[in-house]
Amino acid sequence: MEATGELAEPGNLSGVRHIILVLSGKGGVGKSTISTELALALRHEGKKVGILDVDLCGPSIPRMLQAQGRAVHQCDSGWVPVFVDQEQSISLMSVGFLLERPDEAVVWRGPKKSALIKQFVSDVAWGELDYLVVDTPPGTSDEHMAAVEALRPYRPLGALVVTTPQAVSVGDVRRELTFCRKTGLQVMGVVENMSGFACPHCAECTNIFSRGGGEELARLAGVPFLGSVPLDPELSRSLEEGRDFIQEFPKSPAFPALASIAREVLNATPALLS
Ligand SMILES: Nc1ncnc2c1ncn2[C@@H]1O[C@H](COP(=O)(O)OP(=O)(O)OP(=O)(O)O)[C@@H](O)[C@H]1O
Ligand code: SF4
Repeated sequence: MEATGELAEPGNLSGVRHIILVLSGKGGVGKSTISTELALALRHEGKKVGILDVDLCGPSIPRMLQAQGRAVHQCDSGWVPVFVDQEQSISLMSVGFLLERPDEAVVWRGPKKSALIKQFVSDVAWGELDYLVVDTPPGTSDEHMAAVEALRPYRPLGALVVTTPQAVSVGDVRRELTFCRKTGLQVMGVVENMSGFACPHCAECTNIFSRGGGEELARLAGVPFLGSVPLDPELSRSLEEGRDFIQEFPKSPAFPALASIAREVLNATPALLS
């Protein structure tokens, strides 16, 4: 799949200014966490944000934003996404809203997954958004291809690549960067997650795994390094409980890194994705 320069009529994406895919080569490194906290931090900066969860086999964002069990409705222009806050500044679309039970497994073949992702792009009434953050499954699967093929005709696409510090994850991310290059995604930067354990008692950070893999990878790939987010029990708890970490835990060890990543994204988007 090669990138073409022509942009299509935006349709339901006409009010969406920037689109950023959150990718990683490996599972469980914190893509959904970074997607969720990026959305919350951008909202904190006064932006309207949509989240499109294309992790069809493991949709965790509804739980992280305490939106489990909510329903999507139809309107004249398509599905109305779920608003996760009263101000309607974060909207979310996920396969999780279409399942009868939250723990129901999605056992679908590639074509059916691709069809749903295309529908998520063309049939969701996103409205006016500063950012659409797209949370993806690990690796470079059918879902990635479908999301990129469906979104790319409308807007230049940015990518945030998430890794943990260990070399094995870094190797997988290198493949992810190649995917970005081949599909015309503009890599906005690499985020190193689970980068040491931040003790909630003394704020000492212990490097459980090796450290610096993400930064080294970014340097070798010639892309920006956006920061290291430590393992933070308060972040993990707030994700479990569907709380707004950015609003409620500004003194937590992971807060400065997450806020700084959002600022980097805000600074980089006008030049990259306009
Ligand atoms: N910096 C962090 N501090 C504490 N807990 C974290 C951190 N990052 C992620 N977690 C926790 O690690 C688990 C995995 O994170 P997450 O679901 O975001 O990973 P993922 O890459 O999206 O996973 P998947 O491959 O299943 O899509 C979650 O329970 C999350 O709460
Ligand atoms: S990092 Fe400090 S406070 Fe935390 S468990 Fe270790 S010694 Fe105790």
